[in-house]
Amino acid sequence: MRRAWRVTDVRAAEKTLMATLPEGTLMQRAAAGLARRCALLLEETGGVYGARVLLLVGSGDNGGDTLYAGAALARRGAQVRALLLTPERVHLAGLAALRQAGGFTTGDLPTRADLILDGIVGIGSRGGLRSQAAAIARGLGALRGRTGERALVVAVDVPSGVAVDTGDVPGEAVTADVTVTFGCLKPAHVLGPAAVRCGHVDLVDIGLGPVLQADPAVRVPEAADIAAWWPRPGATSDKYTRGVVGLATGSVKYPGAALLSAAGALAGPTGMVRYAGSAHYDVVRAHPTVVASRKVADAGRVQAWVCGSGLGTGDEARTELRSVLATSLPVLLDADAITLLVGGEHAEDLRRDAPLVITPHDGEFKRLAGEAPGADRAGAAARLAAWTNAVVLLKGDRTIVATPAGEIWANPTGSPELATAGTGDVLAGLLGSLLAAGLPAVRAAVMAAYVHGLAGRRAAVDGPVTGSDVASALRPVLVDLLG
Ligand SMILES: NC(=O)C1=CN([C@@H]2O[C@H](COP(=O)(O)OP(=O)(O)OC[C@H]3O[C@@H](n4cnc5c(N)ncnc54)[C@H](OP(=O)(O)O)[C@@H]3O)[C@@H](O)[C@H]2O)[C@@H](O)CC1
Ligand SMILES: Nc1ncnc2c1ncn2[C@@H]1O[C@H](COP(=O)(O)OP(=O)(O)O)[C@@H](O)[C@H]1O
Repeated sequence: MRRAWRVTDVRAAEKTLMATLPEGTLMQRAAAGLARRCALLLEETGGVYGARVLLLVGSGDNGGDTLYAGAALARRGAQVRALLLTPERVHLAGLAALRQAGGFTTGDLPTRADLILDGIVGIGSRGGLRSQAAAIARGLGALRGRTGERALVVAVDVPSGVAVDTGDVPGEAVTADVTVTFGCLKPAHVLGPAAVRCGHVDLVDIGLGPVLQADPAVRVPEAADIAAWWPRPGATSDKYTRGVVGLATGSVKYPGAALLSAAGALAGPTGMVRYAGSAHYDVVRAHPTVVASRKVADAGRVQAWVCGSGLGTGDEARTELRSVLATSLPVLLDADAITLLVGGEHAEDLRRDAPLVITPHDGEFKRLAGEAPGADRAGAAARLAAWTNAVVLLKGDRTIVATPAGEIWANPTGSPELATAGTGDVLAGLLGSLLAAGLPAVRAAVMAAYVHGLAGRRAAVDGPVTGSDVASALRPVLVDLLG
């Protein structure tokens, strides 16, 4: 698992650490790590000696890191130029070091560079980039290096222009090939559109770890976590002990949602999938191992319910929603079931002790919460989780999972190709299977999003993706993941 911390917590840790070290030590550590990473990148494209390096230098310590790293590269023979955004407010010691090493300053954006270091602004940024910085960020794509390729962009700590704590990109921002960050990850490295701007994220250890006291703001699962958490059958397992997932999904109007949620559930770890709904003939024809009935009340024993995908929003759907919420089992509500919650008619039904997971996309989120997730998607998901006392899985690129207690996970897998009808139904089925297998709701949500995202990527290799392709890709993905 990787973890990311908010700016205030990073600053507090920095302060604690600085109290024990000679002044400037952390900046020297950061700059040395940054210069090493940059040298490695340059070695891949013709070496450090003679390489053209452009430093974009803002007025804070982010600019200071950049100047010191530029000095180190200049000492190794790179031609280093620093574009100072505010020459009257520059890190003076950093600038002196650069000059002493043979680097220069420049007033304009040049046309050629092999490597650009973006030190305009780091974790001290406020709001969107100001106009001069924004114009520079816009112009970077035009710079060419010695191979004729676009200049490589290394963001120092974070790409300038991103909102560090939320992952929002409120305006113009730098798009980096590599982001070299210091001490720990920040939310922008793993959340929202900012994460996409970071490119490959490289963490330089500056000794912050032991003094980072606060809880991380965001957690990111890794393949090893999913593999370790995934339930596997043992010698004494049977289909019931592995868990039975119930699906109250689909309808005569939307039989596809039933089929896709069943396909997702069948790839999960449970020993049996039961279906309850009006698409029961279609489900059994497509998936003969599913045990089907017409109503939730007739379904037989299950250990968790998935309700809503393609269910419709009429009276019959309401009855089925009430039936699943009346159980003492974990319940996942998706799509139409989320819409049915709007207006508060089911407020009493939601007062339950058993785990509840809701999986809105942005439209469903807005319907339920009364406003769109907005710039702080993780915060919005956490607020909805607290309000509904449910684990909220907010879909999208970098799907977020939030708990009522405010724990946030960001999913690192996925593909824009997943933005197609039916993929959410597959996710609901898979997540339901994990719930029925006995996993805690937050873990089930994190695992399902991760595997579903990998399946989306895998399916996209063969061209445009359908929900069925994602379902079919779940098994090969699990084979790779679980060994
Ligand atoms: N924490 C750590 O452990 C360590 C931190 N280290 C490094 O320090 C960095 C943080 O440095 P920092 O605090 O000096 O802030 P920083 O990011 O340079 O920005 C402040 C300057 O930017 C300006 N500015 C603000 N918003 C802007 C905008 N939208 N558009 C344009 N400009 C904007 C703002 O101007 P002002 O508002 O004052 O006019 C101010 O002058 C951190 O990211 C890391 O690189 C490492 O050296 C070692 C360990
Ligand atoms: N731009 C995107 N990039 C990556 N994944 C996305 C993007 N847009 C949507 N997704 C993913 O695609 C799935 C769509 O789910 P949903 O909107 O419920 O579809 P449906 O209801 O048609 O099944 C979700 O898992 C979501 O995270």
